[in-house]
Amino acid sequence: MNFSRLIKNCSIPSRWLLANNIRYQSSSAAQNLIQVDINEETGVSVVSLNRKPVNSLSLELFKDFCGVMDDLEREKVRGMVLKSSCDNVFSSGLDITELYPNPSEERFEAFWLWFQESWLKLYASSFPTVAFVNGHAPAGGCVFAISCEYRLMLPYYKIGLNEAPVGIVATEWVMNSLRAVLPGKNAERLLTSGRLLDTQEAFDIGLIDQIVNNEEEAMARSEEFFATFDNVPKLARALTKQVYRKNDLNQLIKNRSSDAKQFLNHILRPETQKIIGSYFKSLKDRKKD
Ligand SMILES: CCCCCC/C=C\CC(=O)SCCNC(=O)CCNC(=O)[C@H](O)C(C)(C)COP(=O)(O)OP(=O)(O)OC[C@H]1O[C@@H](n2cnc3c(N)ncnc32)[C@H](O)[C@@H]1OP(=O)(O)O
Repeated sequence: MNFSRLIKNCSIPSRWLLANNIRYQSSSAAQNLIQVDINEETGVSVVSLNRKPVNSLSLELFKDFCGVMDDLEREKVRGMVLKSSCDNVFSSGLDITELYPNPSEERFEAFWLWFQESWLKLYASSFPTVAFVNGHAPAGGCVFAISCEYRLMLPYYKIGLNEAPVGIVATEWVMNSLRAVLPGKNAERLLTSGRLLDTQEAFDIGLIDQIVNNEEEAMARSEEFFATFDNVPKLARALTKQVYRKNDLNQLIKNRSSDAKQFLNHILRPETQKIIGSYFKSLKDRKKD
């Protein structure tokens, strides 16, 4: 597999302001995996993940997400609220069927590079980002949430990075995003235990910023967050964010191919396949009980 060619097809950001050089062509127009609603009055865009039933993150969803992020950069939106349009689930994380059973190298590498690209675009976006965690957010769902600048969450859901119990080792850029939100020892404990926290626990340790009771409240709190930047020149704000996040971004940008190769090797190990396989089976069996 030619990694450099694949990476070229994704964009490689050459500056801190990511070049918007992925030409956005919805890979899944018929499915409408991402819904975007821009409020002309406030300039705020609400982006809803819409891959039923649980927003598991597939290659097609990542591609569409990158296209949407490019559009929002071009539109120069005032802010983005990321939420889910699935009942009770913000996102169930990576689509396990992309990881198991034994994915083809070609598909997996494309999947991983578009996951990286989605993270780069979200983590380095020039506009302010809020995650409205309106449902469970395990694993990759939590990665999306912690890559935003501010997190609001509805009560009684779960959030966290449960990769370790699923037999997956979270990659360094995921760990760095968590470390940027939580003080070191809490981040390490959350990662090594893979424990999912309920909304109140997540608030208590600072993983989320506010608990909200409904969407209306979430939109009002988001507006307050965006308003804190109203008197700050947009470019200065964007560059400050991107320089502040530079080390985390650079760590991935310099290692995209090796990160993908490493994860592929890990995923294809028979032991890893076995653990993911029994985890996936237990997810399916839960329903039968
Ligand atoms: C080295 C690099 C690693 C870097 C970091 C990697 C980052 C992330 C890794 C991951 O994201 S791995 C994925 C981990 N995800 C999970 O552990 C979540 C699993 N899902 C759940 O716990 C629950 O589904 C839920 C999210 C709490 C929702 O529960 P609910 O009861 O509402 O729905 P279910 O009945 O469980 O699910 C409906 C349907 O969807 C299937 N499904 C659920 N999650 C996934 C998934 N992630 N991928 C694929 N399919 C999923 C589930 O099996 C059900 O299917 P059916 O039984 O209806 O066929």
